[in-house]
Amino acid sequence: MKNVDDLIESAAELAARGLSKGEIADELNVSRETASWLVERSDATTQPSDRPQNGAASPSGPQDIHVDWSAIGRDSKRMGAIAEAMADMLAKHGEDVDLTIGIEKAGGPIATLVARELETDLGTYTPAKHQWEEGDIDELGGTFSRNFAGIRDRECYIVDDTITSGTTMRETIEAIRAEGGEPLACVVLADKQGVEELEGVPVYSLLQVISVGKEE
Ligand SMILES: O=P(O)(O)OC[C@H]1O[C@H](OP(=O)(O)OP(=O)(O)O)[C@H](O)[C@@H]1O
Repeated sequence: MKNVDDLIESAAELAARGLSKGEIADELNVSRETASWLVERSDATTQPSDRPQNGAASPSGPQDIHVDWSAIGRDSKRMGAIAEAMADMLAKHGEDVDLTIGIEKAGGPIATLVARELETDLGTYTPAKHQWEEGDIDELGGTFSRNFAGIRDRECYIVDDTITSGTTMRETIEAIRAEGGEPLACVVLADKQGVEELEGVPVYSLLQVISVGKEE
């Protein structure tokens, strides 16, 4: 996936398959605001001349970045190298931790490799948004898989691929605390918020997205 035209086309295809805007946002790894904009744009661009000409979002579009890390994700050796770098950031944090929690879905495979590097137990958290039927997201919470390690009042690290709004990471921190655990640090491949901490927990990222454009 190379530019905004590809994203608009993908959003149109997903919408045609009946996916909600929330599901399209999840599929394309963009915010819900961006997913809405992409779908609206695909409806509006029946005339080719309406399309952005250079692959850049028009000024009226949302300020968002699509992070395509599939060149890493499709190769276990590259994933291992990236996980080693992420584990190194956590190790430099300097805490002695024996539990790593991955956020499903994309955070799971990364956390597996990070946990292996750090020689910790591995747990996974599935956020509330993956439990939902449209409309009842507020009623359903996230879950920790029983197939992996439990929190058992332990300190832990959290691993995911991206932070977009920070909602998923915040939810995971709160869910771990509700189970009696305490997250000591989070690590992601790409942090689109450029935050230093969330809910009092330090956030580390290999890539931090910093907007340098003019304020609208
Ligand atoms: O900061 P936020 O706005 O909450 O967004 C970040 C989350 O969105 C993505 O999950 P997504 O459900 O899109 O994909 P995944 O299930 O493949 O991980 C990503 O993996 C993060 O978990």
